[in-house]
Amino acid sequence: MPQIVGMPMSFLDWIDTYRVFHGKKSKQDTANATVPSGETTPRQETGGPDPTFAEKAEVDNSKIRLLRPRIFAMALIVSIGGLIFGYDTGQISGFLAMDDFLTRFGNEPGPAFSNVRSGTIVGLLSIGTLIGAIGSAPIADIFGRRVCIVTWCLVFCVGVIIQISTEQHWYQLAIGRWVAGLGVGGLSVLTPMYQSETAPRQVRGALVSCYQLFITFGIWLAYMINFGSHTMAGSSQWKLPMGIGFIFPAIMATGICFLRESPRWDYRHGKIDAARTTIAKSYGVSESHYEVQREMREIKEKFDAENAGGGKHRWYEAFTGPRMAYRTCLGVALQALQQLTGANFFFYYGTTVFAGIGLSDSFVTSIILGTINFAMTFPGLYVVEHFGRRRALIAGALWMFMCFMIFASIGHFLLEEGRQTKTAGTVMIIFTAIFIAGYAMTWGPIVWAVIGEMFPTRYRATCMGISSASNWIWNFLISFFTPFITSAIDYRYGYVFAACCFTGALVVYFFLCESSGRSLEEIDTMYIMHVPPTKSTKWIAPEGEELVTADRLFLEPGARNIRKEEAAGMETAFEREEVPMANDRVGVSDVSGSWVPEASGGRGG
Ligand SMILES: OC[C@H]1O[C@](O)(CO)[C@@H](O)[C@@H]1O
Repeated sequence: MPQIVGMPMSFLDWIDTYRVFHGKKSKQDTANATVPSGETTPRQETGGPDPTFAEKAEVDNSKIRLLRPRIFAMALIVSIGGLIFGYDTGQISGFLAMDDFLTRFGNEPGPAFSNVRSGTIVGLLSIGTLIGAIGSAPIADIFGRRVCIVTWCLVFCVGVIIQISTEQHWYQLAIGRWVAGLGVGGLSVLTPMYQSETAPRQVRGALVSCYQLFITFGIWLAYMINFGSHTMAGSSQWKLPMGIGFIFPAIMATGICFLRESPRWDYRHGKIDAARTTIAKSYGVSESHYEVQREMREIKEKFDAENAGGGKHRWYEAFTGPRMAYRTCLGVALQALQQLTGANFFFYYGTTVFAGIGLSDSFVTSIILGTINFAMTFPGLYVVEHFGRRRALIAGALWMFMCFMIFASIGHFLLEEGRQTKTAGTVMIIFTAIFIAGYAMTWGPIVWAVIGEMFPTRYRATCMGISSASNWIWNFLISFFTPFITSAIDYRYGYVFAACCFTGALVVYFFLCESSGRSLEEIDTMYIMHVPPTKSTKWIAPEGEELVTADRLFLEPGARNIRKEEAAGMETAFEREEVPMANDRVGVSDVSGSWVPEASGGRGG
């Protein structure tokens, strides 16, 4: 990534320099020991730097402070990708209930929309996002994360311009949403990818979860703005909220120019010094700090392993690599199930659903739901770390199952049959609120978190792209078919979502390994070694070098065969081995060779 013209030093770099000159950093922070890249790195698990290494190279072992402007800037600026996504999701449900919007674009008496037209207008965004998500990973690998983020922001703006410049043509609106969707989809992969590649590992989970937090904030903001504008005269009702949509990509595209390129991308493109500097700045330490050395070594090892395996690793290895078919299918299933929980039934059609229940101002109801969604995502950031992914997802799914069963039963048996309309409506809204709280604390953020954790680095971009595409496909299917389905089976539609929530609990119980508190390498090992998901929480990982990870395996192209690195070094001959078909006994693999651990405690059983 070339330096931005006229900006040799970013604003944040400047702050760091200022802090050093003004004595705001410890002596150790600014220690200047020179350590060649890729040299032995002290292991963090041992609680500090390797003594020999420290003696030799004066490794900086100063305390890392994570609550610094750079981290906040990264959380705020990059998460705007989520805000753009949420804002677009939230605003459309309000538009569909605005008089002026209905008069101009509606095609049924009322004025109203036919199911096909409303489904197309709502759903085309998701088709765009699907294409954007799939296309973004390879493009980001070629041009870099920052350039792509700026480009997807521009694409989104073009989409908004197409929409805002029509006053009569509904298809122009739909096409504009499709183009804007390309941008949203691209950012939906780029945002978590940039964050997870650049953030210090201690705050990586929280930073990636900020993505979902900003999605919910975007939905809430759109509801508030719709509420303020829906009584305005003429097209300002919907053009104002639509126009406000320009502000976020503008901030994001400008802000990202002040951040540095992802160190992983820099390293892969030969900018090793830049990568080291970025990591040091992310951690807020000197380049000789043991964390920086450790990360540089890990990046190097993985990069060397990829190249030593005999060439480029193709996208289909996301299915043929070690335990990759299982993981990719699981990622696809989890993202599909995240949509099939039915949350977007409320976020896309909430205003319409509650108008149907007979609420005088359905915009207010939407604001309440949007507020619950946003507010409850904060405890969600706690839940994900403290209760573990599996427990939270299973409990959340059962919770949402219960809510939808009640929502559907009351809606169908009381509301549709004209009995107790007022009470029935109130109870349905309460259960919708309880449902959204459950979703916001569990499936909303946690699915993005587990998707970012369960794939080895080598395949992460591809697998995240494929999984996110599944999220968008189901997002589209639900948004497009909801009007048809509700007109055919009314509130019994809720039973379909209830069944999917229950399936979600089963899928997590039987297939997802617990990743909370584990390093990415340990998670990878659990899958490769077939640790039974039900026992994964208590599984004890083999130590250090013993840890089998897909990234350490020297895979041949196609990833069907594995070569093992000889102890002497990378350049020596490779020994050919079978793909490890580890058995179910934890810590034991049937692959011969010293790199496979013996049963280590074997608690997983
Ligand atoms: O918070 C609700 C929102 O979260 C998502 O599921 C993404 O994680 C969106 O599809 C939905 O609109």
